[in-house]
This record gives sequence, structure tokens and C-alpha cells, in this order.
Amino acid sequence: MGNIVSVDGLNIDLPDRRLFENLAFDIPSGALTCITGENGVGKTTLVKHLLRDLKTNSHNHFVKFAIKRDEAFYMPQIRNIDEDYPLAIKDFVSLSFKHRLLPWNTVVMNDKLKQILKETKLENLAKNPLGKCSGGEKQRTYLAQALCSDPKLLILDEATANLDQSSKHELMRLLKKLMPIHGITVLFITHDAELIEDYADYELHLENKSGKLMKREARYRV
Ligand SMILES: Nc1ncnc2c1ncn2[C@@H]1O[C@H](COP(=O)(O)OP(=O)(O)OP(=O)(O)O)[C@@H](O)[C@H]1O
Repeated sequence: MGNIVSVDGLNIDLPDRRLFENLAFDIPSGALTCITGENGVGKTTLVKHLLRDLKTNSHNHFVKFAIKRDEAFYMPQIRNIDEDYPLAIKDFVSLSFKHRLLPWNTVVMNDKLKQILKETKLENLAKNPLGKCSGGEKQRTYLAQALCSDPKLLILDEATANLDQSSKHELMRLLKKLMPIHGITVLFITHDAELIEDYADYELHLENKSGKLMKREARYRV
């Protein structure tokens, strides 16, 4: 299947120190790769660096992508969605449709929205305000929003961190089911050893300014 991202000889510097030196790894297409490492090792910074290179189309021989600039979607760790957030789930999900010329959805968009809400088990909640949703429902909504943008690479930053046991497994199983259907590669930043055991096809472990990709046998099979 090839690699969606290849990194070779990459250095990343902070204002006061070097965070990574001579990084070299490949991210295999179609797989779920967990990015692991101690707090502060640089997981989020690495991912943001890669995305910046992709979005600015900066051609360098340290990082190569097999996707276009708008084919990656980053799901951040924290969102400021409080109780009073006014948008309904379906409107929030629709925000990521590409090539939008009008403020309302076209028929094609509405069909796709319906399908994605069904896939993410949100169809019966579609009109509910996002602010009032549970943590698990919110994460499924963020996933649905990501799917609307037709991503080839989906990056989840600690997406399961605030979820209870059953909600986090539900989200991961949903993700593994939808990955082949939508042709998505997933990079998942996590500290959760159980989720890594259960769902990771690969693990990119970051340590001592360096990173190593390891093949894993996910316990869960779709
Ligand atoms: N713009 C910046 N200026 C200075 N330091 C920064 C900057 N961005 C990140 N850092 C530092 O880089 C280090 C790595 O941060 P990062 O958030 O990438 O780590 P992480 O591995 O994702 O951590 P965690 O698991 O706690 O989320 C931290 O020490 C952080 O303070």
C-alpha cells in the first residue's frame, strides 16, 4: 500500500533547544499508527510540524507526503465547546464540507451528511445541540465532521482522553470499521496502553529526540 508520509533526517528546533534530531520513519497507508512517548517528548509538535509542511506545500527532502494539502484532518485534543454552544450536531458536522459556495447544503451534501451521521451513529441525535452532548457523542461528532472533509489522513490528538471505558472502545471500533470504507490512514496520539494493544497496527515511539516505528498486531479485528 506504500507510505502516506516519509520522514528522513528531520530536525525540529524550539527557540531554546532541539526537540528532534535526525528523525526517520515512514507512516504506512491504510493503517492505524499510534504515536507514543512521555509527556513533553514532542508528539503534538511533531504532528503540527508535519501538517505545516503539508499545508504550506514546503518542498524539502526531509518530509514527503503521498497526499494533497487539503487531504489531512487534525482533530485537536481540546475544543471550547461548552453547554451553551448553539450549533446542532448536523450543522457542526457540515462545517467541514469542501468547495462550499453557498451557506446551505446542496442535495449531494445532504445525502452525504445523512450517510455519515448514520455511520457514526448520530442520526437520531442530529438536531440536538452539540453543547448538550455527552463526551462520547461529541467525539463521534468530531469524527463525522472529519469524514465530511474526505480526509486521506486523519490525526487524532488524545481523542479518547476524557472518555469512559465503553465510549473510548466504541470510538476506536467505529474508527477501525470506517477506515477501509473511507480509505483513511490514522495517526493517533495516545498514552492509553490498552487502546494501543487493542487497535494499533503500528506504533511510532518517540524518545530521546528520536522516533522508532514498530509493527504491532492489533488485538481487535474488524
Ligand atoms: N512554540 C513553542 N515554544 C517553546 N516551547 C514549545 C513550543 N511548542 C512546544 N514546546 C515545548 O515542546 C515540548 C513538546 O511539547 P508537545 O506538546 O509537543 O509534547 P507532547 O509529547 O505532545 O506532550 P503531552 O503528552 O503532554 O501532550 C514541550 O516541552 C513544550 O513545552
